[in-house]
Amino acid sequence: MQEFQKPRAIALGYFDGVHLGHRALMERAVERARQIGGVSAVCTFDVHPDSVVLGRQVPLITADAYRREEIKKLGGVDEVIFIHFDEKMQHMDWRDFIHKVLIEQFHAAWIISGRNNRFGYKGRGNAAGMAEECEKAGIGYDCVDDVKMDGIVVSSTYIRQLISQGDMETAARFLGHPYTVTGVVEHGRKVGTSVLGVPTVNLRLPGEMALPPYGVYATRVLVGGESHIAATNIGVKPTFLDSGTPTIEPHLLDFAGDLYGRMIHVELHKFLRPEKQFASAEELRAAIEENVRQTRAYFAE
Ligand SMILES: Cc1cc2nc3c(=O)[nH]c(=O)nc-3n(C[C@H](O)[C@H](O)[C@H](O)COP(=O)(O)O)c2cc1C
Ligand SMILES: Nc1ncnc2c1ncn2[C@@H]1O[C@H](COP(=O)(O)OP(=O)(O)OP(=O)(O)O)[C@@H](O)[C@H]1O
Repeated sequence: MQEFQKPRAIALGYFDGVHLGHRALMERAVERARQIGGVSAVCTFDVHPDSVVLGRQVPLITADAYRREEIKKLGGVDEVIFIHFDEKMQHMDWRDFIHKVLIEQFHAAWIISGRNNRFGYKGRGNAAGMAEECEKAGIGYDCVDDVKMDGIVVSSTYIRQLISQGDMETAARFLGHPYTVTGVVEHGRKVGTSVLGVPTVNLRLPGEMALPPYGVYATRVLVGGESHIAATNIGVKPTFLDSGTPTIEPHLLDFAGDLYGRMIHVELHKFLRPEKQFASAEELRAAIEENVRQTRAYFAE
């Protein structure tokens, strides 16, 4: 049988950030796929439905460019199916979504969703409706119980709030992994090395991302299988003329080398202080030295 025609165990939802609740669904999809001798998959949308339905941009925990990679890596599923979410999809009846899209088009033999999952026109499809339709169609369905942390249901919305407050430690507990910015290293203005004596790598922040407050963070930078601790600034660098667009700029400790053009992952572990306009380069340099000490102390614990 060709791979595409194999039966699929499909987990349903948007999966922004790939948090602990999402992982419970995907683990179930992997287990069901093994039982039915099929393929495990996540079925999601290319744009967040709220941005079309409510007409407002949802700040994302995972940047668009890395969603497939992150869902596969953290969820362990074989495939990630992206369906285009437009007005036509918005108006699709929930039963049509199950039968025409999931079953006919993607050969769903088992569907997995959470208790709070809503789908189809006006979100009329829910877990109870899904169970009924799947039974009629002779396919399996699992409604996964809410995964909670500290008595709170884990959700992308709640984690976005934690990120916007700079509470990276709690965000990491709810996510099951640190909040991470991924990107390709670009050229900065070279002030870091020439004026400050503090070499940094510059990454642009994807416009769609849910950003933590501007400031300095204790971070870990992953590059080509290696991991380096780093003191990282997020912001517009007001001391040397506000750059207008925010960047993320790690200063890797105990590393000398050229990372231009390389893809790196910056894990934000702890907020250290807000970004500030300093009166001189010397004052900024002293503050950075203190942040370097704090970063070493944080990871030494
Ligand atoms: C740990 C750290 C903390 C920083 N804190 C600030 C800050 O509070 N205010 C600021 O204007 N720039 C801050 N910066 C950014 C520096 O100003 C920046 O590295 C310098 O402008 C070089 O930018 P360039 O790479 O574009 O040349 C910080 C950089 C690092 C690595
Ligand atoms: N804490 C959780 N426990 C179990 N299942 C969950 C949990 N959170 C979400 N799910 C399920 O995971 C799938 C994907 O979730 P989705 O990303 O759509 O929701 P979410 O994380 O609650 O995000 P939002 O906060 O935007 O509603 C859905 O089927 C949803 O019901």
